[in-house]
Amino acid sequence: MVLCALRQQVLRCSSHCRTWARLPQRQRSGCVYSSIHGFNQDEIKEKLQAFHGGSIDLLKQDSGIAVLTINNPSRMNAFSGSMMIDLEERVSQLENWPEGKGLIVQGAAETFCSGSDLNAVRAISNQQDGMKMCMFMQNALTRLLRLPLISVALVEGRALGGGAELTTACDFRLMEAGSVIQFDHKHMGLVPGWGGAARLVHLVGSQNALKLLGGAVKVDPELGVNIGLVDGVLEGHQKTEGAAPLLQQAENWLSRYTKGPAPVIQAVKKVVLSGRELPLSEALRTEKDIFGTVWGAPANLEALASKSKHK
Ligand SMILES: CC[C@@H](C(=O)O)C(=O)SCCNC(=O)CCNC(=O)[C@H](O)C(C)(C)COP(=O)(O)OP(=O)(O)OC[C@H]1O[C@@H](n2cnc3c(N)ncnc32)[C@H](O)[C@@H]1OP(=O)(O)O
Repeated sequence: MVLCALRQQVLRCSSHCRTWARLPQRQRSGCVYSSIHGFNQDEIKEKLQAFHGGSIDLLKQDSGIAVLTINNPSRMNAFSGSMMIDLEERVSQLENWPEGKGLIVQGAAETFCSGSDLNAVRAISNQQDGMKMCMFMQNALTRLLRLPLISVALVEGRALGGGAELTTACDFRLMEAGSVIQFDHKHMGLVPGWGGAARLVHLVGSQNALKLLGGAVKVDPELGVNIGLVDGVLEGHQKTEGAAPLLQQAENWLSRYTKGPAPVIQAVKKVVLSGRELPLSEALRTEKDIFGTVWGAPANLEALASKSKHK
């Protein structure tokens, strides 16, 4: 049943979007937790709403690349409760963006994100609320990773705790020279709970994941690239004369993968997503279905017509 739901989630494409959007949120979202797991999203949202401050800002650009900014500079972009809710809403907006191709996730004011707002964490440090927050954030970050957009975390400054977990909910990670990713949960007497450990194991293997979590290792760009966590290193624009602004560098980096019509780029992400998440037979069937959405579609017909050499 779970696989079937995921297959449906992967299959979503612009032509299905309107029908899909009419379905209740939890049915259409590809969430990990729903009412059958005893999870009541509205209940935890009400609690989280009490811890306000900061925002998650979304800018959808004509290029088809959106920028999602974690914005709470006075707390090093830590996630307040209302920002967790914001995040879920922004993800919903991105799920319903037929023209979308790529996404850059960045922090405001030259740092990425220092995890949960410790003031909110203190207030919901009881077992029940902690579990609900954990399920809420796993749902939101799983949906972020499953967006039909090619996503990049742009790490400037520090990505700590939940901030490090957030980087793993993107397809790629770019680090500015001098920046750090640190799964420092151990120092808080915790382990990742936003899905960051599971995703980290997929990205770097269990040996490296154990070292990073067990040692709360400060991952610099060089180490990140060596273990396969990081896909590119950007020049620090303040330290390197003539370097382009970081966001510009990230957009340039991403644009090589987002060049082309949105339905094709979204299909690329979907076939990779199904290969990444589904068992082989299921992934093959899903790939066939996704292939069916691009075969004979306008971009395909246009390419066939323009490639006169092959006539
Ligand atoms: C479930 C929780 C888990 C998860 O989500 O998976 C977590 O995320 S746990 C949180 C993990 N994060 C941390 O442990 C980071 C805690 N913060 C720090 O260690 C330091 O603040 C810093 C991020 C290393 C920065 O140090 P420094 O450069 O010395 O600046 P300050 O310490 O003065 O910070 C500036 C300002 O920001 C506030 N701040 C920073 N992080 C948080 C945070 N996570 N929550 C709330 N507030 C945060 C810090 O308190 C300072 O504010 P003022 O004291 O008002 O100046």
